[in-house]
Amino acid sequence: MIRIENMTKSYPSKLGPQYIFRDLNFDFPTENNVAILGKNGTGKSTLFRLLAKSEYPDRGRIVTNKAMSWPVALQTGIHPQMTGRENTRFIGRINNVRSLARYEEKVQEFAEVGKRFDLPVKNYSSGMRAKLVFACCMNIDFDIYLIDEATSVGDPIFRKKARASLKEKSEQAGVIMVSHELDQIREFCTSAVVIDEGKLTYYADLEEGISVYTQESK
Ligand SMILES: Nc1ncnc2c1ncn2[C@@H]1O[C@H](COP(=O)(O)OP(=O)(O)OP(=O)(O)O)[C@@H](O)[C@H]1O
Repeated sequence: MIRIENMTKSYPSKLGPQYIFRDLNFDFPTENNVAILGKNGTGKSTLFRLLAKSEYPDRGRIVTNKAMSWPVALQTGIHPQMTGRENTRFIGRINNVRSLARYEEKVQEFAEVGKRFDLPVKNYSSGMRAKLVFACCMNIDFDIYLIDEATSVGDPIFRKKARASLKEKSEQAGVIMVSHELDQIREFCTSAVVIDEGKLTYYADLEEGISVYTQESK
């Protein structure tokens, strides 16, 4: 269950508060893999941050009994002065990973950073950093993975591996995905939530949601 109750979220701007959601009530579907669709700037990434509790609403709340990943595309939580290993251990600890040594091993292998795992992350390329974050997330068992354009991470070989890993996860866990790439949405999702002018609408049929979204985008 993910229930959004009376949620208002705004950002300050020179023109005054910019409201992304106002008194929003919505039962977010969790029974299948859901795409979040909407035009640029409608609040998809904001909704992700709210779901992951990396940001809070101005008013109202999100009630859930699901363990949700952080939004995977975001490299928040990665500390540039710390090594890949130290970052991994830190992420593992705050997410209550039981065997940290095994977790470190799996992340090092998956992220393909080799010996650089013991170098500060500031020495990594942006692709390497993104791979590390993806690897950290995929090696933790969450109920729901929040995927924000994340399978576009890294080079084509890594991308293939990332997609395969996410596909495997999505067979036991839920995926909530934001992507403008409809092929990717179709590969992972079976339903959609369309955001338009602060309103969320659920479409149990993904193609119906895509059709509404593509009409709105015209
Ligand atoms: N930290 C912030 N401070 C101020 N305004 C913000 C902040 N984050 C987002 N916004 C504004 O909130 C609105 C929604 O942004 P958000 O990134 O959630 O949209 P989006 O639907 O994910 O867009 P896109 O498809 O372009 O990625 C935009 O108008 C954006 O400028």
